[in-house]
Amino acid sequence: MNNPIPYQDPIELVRSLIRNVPDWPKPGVMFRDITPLLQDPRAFRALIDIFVYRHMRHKLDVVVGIDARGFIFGSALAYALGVGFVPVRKQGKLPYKTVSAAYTLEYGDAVVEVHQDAVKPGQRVLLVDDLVATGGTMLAAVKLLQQLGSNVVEAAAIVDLPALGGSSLIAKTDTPFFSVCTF
Ligand SMILES: O=P(O)(O)OC[C@H]1O[C@H](OP(=O)(O)OP(=O)(O)O)[C@H](O)[C@@H]1O
Ligand SMILES: Nc1ncnc2[nH]cnc12
Repeated sequence: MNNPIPYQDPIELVRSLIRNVPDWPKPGVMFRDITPLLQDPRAFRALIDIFVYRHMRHKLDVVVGIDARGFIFGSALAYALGVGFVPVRKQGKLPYKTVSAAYTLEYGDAVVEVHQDAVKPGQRVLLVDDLVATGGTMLAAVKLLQQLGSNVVEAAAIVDLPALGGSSLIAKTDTPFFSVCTF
């Protein structure tokens, strides 16, 4: 049959729209830039749909996104799944009582925080960020959510950089890890 519209694998479409920027923000870092993906409405929707089909039967209570790029994907996903959204923020940004965790990432050190009442004990949480490199950021966020008693059903990223070891570290914990693509 003649099909004039070529099929494009959604994962390949997403992967093809991650831009490589060498030596940013520091020499030696290959920065994986997600902004071209956000500019492409078909790819952005395809990406959110990957997560919706993956999690629509998992009875999630909340999506948690990590400051700042995790907010973009996490809030779109929370809307699509019909659940609430919680931000894990960099230190000093949240106005109410917080719990915090310090960590190291590929190009520096930081502290993340979440409001003490942001998730409730036993709530089923999907944790989302754009990328996992060393895993420092994602593991710090998991620690905070578990400290508040929630059940992190999955820690998910759009991009995994396995050579930097983060996904292997997360795989050694009890928290399942998922990424859409690797570089
Ligand atoms: O696995 P890791 O080595 O911890 O690195 C991954 C983290 O680094 C980036 O965030 P960044 O702190 O640059 O913040 P941004 O989203 O505000 O740009 C990225 O969005 C992840 O959160
Ligand atoms: N190589 C990288 N590209 C984009 N974000 C990052 N966060 C940590 N390492 C990164």
